[in-house]
Amino acid sequence: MAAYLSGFGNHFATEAVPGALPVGRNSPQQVPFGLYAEQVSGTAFTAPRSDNRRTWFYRLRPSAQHPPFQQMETAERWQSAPLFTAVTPNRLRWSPLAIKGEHDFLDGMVTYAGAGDVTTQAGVVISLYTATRSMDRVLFNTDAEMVIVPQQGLLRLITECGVLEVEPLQIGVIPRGLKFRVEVSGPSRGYVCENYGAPFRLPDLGPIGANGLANPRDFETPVAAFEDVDGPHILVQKFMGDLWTTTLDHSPFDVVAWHGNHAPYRYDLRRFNTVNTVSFDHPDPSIFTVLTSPSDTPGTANCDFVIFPPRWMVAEDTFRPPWFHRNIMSEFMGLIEGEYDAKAEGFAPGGSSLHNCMNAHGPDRDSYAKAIAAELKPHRIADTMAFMFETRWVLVPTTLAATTAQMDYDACWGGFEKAKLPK
Ligand SMILES: O=C(O)Cc1cc(O)ccc1O
Ligand SMILES: [Fe+2]
Repeated sequence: MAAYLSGFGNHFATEAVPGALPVGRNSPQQVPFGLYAEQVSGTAFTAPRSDNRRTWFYRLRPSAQHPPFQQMETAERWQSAPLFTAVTPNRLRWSPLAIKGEHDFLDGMVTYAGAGDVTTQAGVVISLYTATRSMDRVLFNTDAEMVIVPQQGLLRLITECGVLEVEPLQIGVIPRGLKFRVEVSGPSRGYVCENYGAPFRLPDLGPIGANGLANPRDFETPVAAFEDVDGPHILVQKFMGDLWTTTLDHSPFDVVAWHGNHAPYRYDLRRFNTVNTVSFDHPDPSIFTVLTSPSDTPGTANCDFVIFPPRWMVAEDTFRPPWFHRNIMSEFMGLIEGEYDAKAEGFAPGGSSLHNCMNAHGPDRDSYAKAIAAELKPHRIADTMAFMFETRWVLVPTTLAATTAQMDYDACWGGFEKAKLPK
């Protein structure tokens, strides 16, 4: 059983062996038990204190003790930004990915869309994964923080900081550069956002006040846990979009104690404290922001992670589902379970959609017809969890995504009756 420390972005301190964590200093002349002290900086040394992220590891061997990395064959399915495929203004939607053949999480990554540039640390890449077996190798991503959103199957994320179990309706976040291995317990599937920009943080709450949306204490970070295992271990690094590999003679999960705030965490989306109108109108979906990765422009995110959780709909004299809209921000959506209130059909759990910058979308014809005819009594939207990665950058679909999109998605917005003006 994994054990956790609670709180978002806390300065945690944890040791798997009593006395392993140095007290009162980071790098004493002699670390307890001959452990090696190593700092991992997730932000620049000089980042403002409120943004600064770093962790001190105390490990059996220094990470620096490794042979050179060799470039692996290019990952054709797991891609990086910039993508040099054709960008399209057209709305795209995908049916769920079939979980086919024996493969691990790394081989099961399939990129759908990306934006920005891995070399300049701005942008996002959105992939889906499937996996049928646990990884017997270890991965770290130099390029990105990774938000993992399981849709089917419990994941056990073995990380340098400890063990994180993440099931559908929870998310797991692996900070940039931290080593991890994904274990599965059956056929598994989900979504991954690689965030090249500033680490995800909780959004400001403004007039909402000190509580609400995702509350800090519901974020969970693993306690220190380590493997003392000698023998060959394959380490894979994603670096500037390419995969590189080397073989260690020991497990890299050898951190006996650590302290800091550059650490993995999980969050249970069912704990989201949903805030919405109790009068009229459908507020902007920013009220559903779980996490945000700000860009250098205030209020204009490199990426927001937004959910559409179960909730009561009570708005009076209001078209309750998402309205028709055109948005400068680009929207990539997924569905973990249930139905999404803007799409009566065609958007299945495990499926995805992309509505790019300024391109019109909103309720499909059937959802629209139902919503304008509905009796507006309090109604609970239940057993559903859709989500959106919303970004200021235009998302470029990969060739694979462009060629596997549903045919004729546009038809769901066809045939709206023309409004009738008075004669
Ligand atoms: O396009 C979507 O379905 C996502 C969305 C939901 C909503 O309630 C308002 C705006 C929006 O982009
Ligand atoms: Fe939208």
